Amino acid sequence: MNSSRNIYRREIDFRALALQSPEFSRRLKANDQLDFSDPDAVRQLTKSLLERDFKIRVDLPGNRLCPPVPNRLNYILWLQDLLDTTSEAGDDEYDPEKEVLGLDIGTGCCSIYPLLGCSMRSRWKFFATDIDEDNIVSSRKTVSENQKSDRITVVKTDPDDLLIPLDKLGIDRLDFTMCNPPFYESEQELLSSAAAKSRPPYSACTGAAVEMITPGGEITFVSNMITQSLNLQTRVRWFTSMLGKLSSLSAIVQKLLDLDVENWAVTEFVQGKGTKRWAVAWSWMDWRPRSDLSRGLSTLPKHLLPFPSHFNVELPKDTKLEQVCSKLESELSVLRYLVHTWVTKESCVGFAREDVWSRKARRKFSKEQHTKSANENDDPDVMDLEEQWKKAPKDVAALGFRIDLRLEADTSVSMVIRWLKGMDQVLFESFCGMIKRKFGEE
Ligand SMILES: C[S@@+](CC[C@H](N)C(=O)[O-])C[C@H]1O[C@@H](n2cnc3c(N)ncnc32)[C@H](O)[C@@H]1O
Repeated sequence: MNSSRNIYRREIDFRALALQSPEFSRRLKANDQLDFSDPDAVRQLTKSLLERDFKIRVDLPGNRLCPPVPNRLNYILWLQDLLDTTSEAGDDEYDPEKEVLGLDIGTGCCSIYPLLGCSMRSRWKFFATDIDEDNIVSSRKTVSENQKSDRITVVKTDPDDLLIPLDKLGIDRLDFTMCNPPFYESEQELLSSAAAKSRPPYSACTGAAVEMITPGGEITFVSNMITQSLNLQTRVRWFTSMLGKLSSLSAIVQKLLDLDVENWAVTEFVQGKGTKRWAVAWSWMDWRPRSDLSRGLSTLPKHLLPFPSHFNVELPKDTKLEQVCSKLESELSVLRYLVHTWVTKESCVGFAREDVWSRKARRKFSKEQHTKSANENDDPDVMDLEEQWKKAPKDVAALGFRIDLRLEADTSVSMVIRWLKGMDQVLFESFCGMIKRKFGEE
């Protein structure tokens, strides 16, 4: 995935940047190309893009990793979308009032992720950790010089500390964690990877060993996060990490599956001419991201991709929009333990306590109804169970959904069922099957 919102999704116009940034123009070659093997030129590109496009001023030390802005932006945009499409509002929209707290694990020399996150979203705050003293010093300085010390707290951690040290940070919960871990398990692996990319090692990669190498490589690093997430559970909405190798992504998703994680997302970030990175997210909560975000990678074997969170219902050709809306209203309103609200004229959000639509469920309810009628005089409170549930249906609903109807240009009507909440894909499929039977093409 290269987010359509990424301002760098097309090639960066170096000539235009040079006109806006004299420091960059000094690094640009006469043919308007940049020498990517020159670390000073690469650093200046990052500095000039951050300043021009985000008003972020950074000083990048010569002996630390220089973050490429397009890739870092892709990760932040994916996170934004992940959070926006798993909010309890169920509308898949950005809420500018919503406060969001994130943790950037291994923030690097200039806290690029927290600075980008805060510059784009005014209610985001971050904790940022690193074990490298030099990175801590330069990150704190950069955060302070960008007047973000009230929103970004840079914390030095030790290699033996938890990667997600909520208690040490003195916080109860987080909306997300993010990380660009050291990829390699040894210097040997780093060198052979550079050789395989047929460019001289360290040509424009100025990363220090602590930034590039970690015992066991990125798989061990992210596996440790997964293990820690087991203890934290819903104290963190989304655990995420970038990965440098596609094979690591498969291994990490397999580990999640082994632990019965039901809600996860994978994607790829395409950076410049073909350089790719991958990212994984998992959650112990049951708010489901939009399919394009959770399945942003078609090359992964199917069993490693999460179940799609949308379902298209093919409607007969002559269907009228008003008719579908009113039929949907009457079909949904007769279902017990299911609440729904029309958020627009053509879009309704609903929550069901369990399977309340199948024949079996309806039989169960009618049996209950008989017992209740017989007992009504003995225990009037029995009548109120459903009313009580309706007061906070989102908390315990096994299924949350949104149904979007749309009049297309050719006057046909489209219907998409979006899976908003729930761990049980069979339940979602069963709900879609019921709607399809009632509305779909014969
Ligand atoms: C690949 S660099 C990423 C830097 C920055 N986030 C970026 O994307 O440009 C990995 C970072 O993780 C830090 N790091 C390594 N082990 C760590 C650990 N156990 N806990 C926290 N940070 C760690 C390194 O010092 C380094 O800054």
